Amino acid sequence: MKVTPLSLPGLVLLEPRVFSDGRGAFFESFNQRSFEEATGVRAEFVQDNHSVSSRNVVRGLHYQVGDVAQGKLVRVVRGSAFDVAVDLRRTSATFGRWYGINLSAQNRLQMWIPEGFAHGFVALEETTEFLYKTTSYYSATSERCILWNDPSIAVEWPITGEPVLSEKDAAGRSFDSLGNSDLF
Ligand SMILES: Cc1cn([C@H]2C[C@H](O)[C@@H](COP(=O)(O)OP(=O)(O)O[C@H]3O[C@H](C)C(=O)[C@H](O)[C@H]3O)O2)c(=O)[nH]c1=O
Repeated sequence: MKVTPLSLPGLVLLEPRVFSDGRGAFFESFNQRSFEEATGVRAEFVQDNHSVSSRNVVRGLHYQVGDVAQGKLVRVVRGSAFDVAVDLRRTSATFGRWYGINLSAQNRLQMWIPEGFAHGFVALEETTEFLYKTTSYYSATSERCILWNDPSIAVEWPITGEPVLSEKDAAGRSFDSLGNSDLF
């Protein structure tokens, strides 16, 4: 597995080793020991999530606070998505900064997003299937949502026109409105 630390401390890009032959291809999509050796993180994943999105759907920017904050290991298994993580760690030198990368069924890239980040993506193709592992269970009461196009974060989303949003996401909070209990 190829491991690349990214510009926001803690974010890591993982590229699995792919074994191709006349039948097609095989790769280990997750290996706890390889993950820990690669990231130096002893993450215990408790939930696998799978979402399916039409082109131009934006999901996010979401995160959970408190003791159910979630680390996420994300990948795309059909289509492609521009995936975004936002640093919400108040003492971080990159607090409020975002990082984005294209994840696709074709590039097989995965991103490790530790607790302390908001996460979202835009589907770039019809029927984009997005899979991710989380280190805490879903908790609707602990979930927070920052508006996808918050002007203070200013994510440069690779989309033209208005995205398809859930009601919840359309009503996302502003970054500037977040209080200490919403941050890390
Ligand atoms: C996240 C989640 C949702 N749900 C239920 C709650 C709703 O009735 C329904 C759809 O949830 P939501 O609209 O929050 O789904 P997404 O917009 O894909 O949310 C996710 O989008 C961004 C990209 C993330 O990183 C988060 O993991 C997650 O918030 O599934 C569950 O039952 N379990 C879960 O873990």
